Amino acid sequence: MAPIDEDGFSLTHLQKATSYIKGKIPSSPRILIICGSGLGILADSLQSPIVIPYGDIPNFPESTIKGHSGQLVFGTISGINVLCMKGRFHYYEGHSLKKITSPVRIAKLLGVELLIITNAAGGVNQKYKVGDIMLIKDHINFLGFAGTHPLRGLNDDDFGDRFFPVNRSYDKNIRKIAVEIGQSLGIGPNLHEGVYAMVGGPNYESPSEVRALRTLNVDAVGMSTIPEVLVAKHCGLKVFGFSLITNECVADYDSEKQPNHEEVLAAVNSRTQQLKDFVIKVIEKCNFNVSKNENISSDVKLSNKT
Ligand SMILES: O=P(O)(O)O[C@H]1O[C@H](CO)[C@@H](O)[C@H]1O
Ligand code: HPA
Repeated sequence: MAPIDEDGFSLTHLQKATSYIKGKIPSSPRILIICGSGLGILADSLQSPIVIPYGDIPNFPESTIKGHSGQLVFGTISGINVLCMKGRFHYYEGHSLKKITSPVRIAKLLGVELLIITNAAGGVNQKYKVGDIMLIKDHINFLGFAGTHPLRGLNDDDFGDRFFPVNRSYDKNIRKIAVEIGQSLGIGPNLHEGVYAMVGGPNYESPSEVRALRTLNVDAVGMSTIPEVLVAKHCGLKVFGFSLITNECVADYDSEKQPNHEEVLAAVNSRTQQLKDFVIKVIEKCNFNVSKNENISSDVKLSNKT
């Protein structure tokens, strides 16, 4: 029995987009970077960029949120082939979780081995300040508690097993490298390792929700990221993720502060160069064997499947 393909998540459905992208790039990407709100500036670090508008890619979703430009950019960082999503998709936009995470499966089909996922997030941990970076060490998937999951439905064995672990989802070795790089860039005091929680949005959290998150040892909260990570783990990608803390979550019932997207984007803009330097150096230190930048093959198959 074929998996339900209502949202274009099966190998057959993704082949159109994968083949289209293969026709536009010279060789296989090794890393996929998913850029959070305002973080599309990370794509500016790519050498010899090839820009593919999302609207040109068959069956690819479109970005509808300010700070998400809707372009797939292929290029290199230190000779390593990188694919960068300038713009991601969110459940609150109305996309299904399968649609939101389909680019991760397409990246797998293109030969990607590592997902670097980023987001703008609210600081729940009171020690965190606006502009800090939080390396994600684990997550709480509130949507998943209610069974809202990109892999709900028949499992597609072409990509991964029905049941799979998500402990140690966020690569410890890369986090160690990132901590060292943060220190070398002088951002050590503003670099943390913590727990990211995803809520559905599009509203920001109530004071009571922030207080509840604190009781669960959540350090930062956002409205994205975890669905993509789950699909990446399911199909065997390594994952490294970080949040830029763009606002302090409001836990005071009488506070005049009102979180808003403009302050989120402004906080990202204030860290542009530092974030680009950070990501470039993490990739440089990941020791990808550049000689393994394979030429793109025309067929669409999974490397771990004969
Ligand atoms: O998670 P990213 O895409 O960075 O975006 C974050 O910023 C927006 C809220 O300002 C929400 O979409 C939240 O998820
Ligand atoms: N809450 C949820 N998502 C967010 C926040 C927040 O405070 N800031 C940026 N994205």
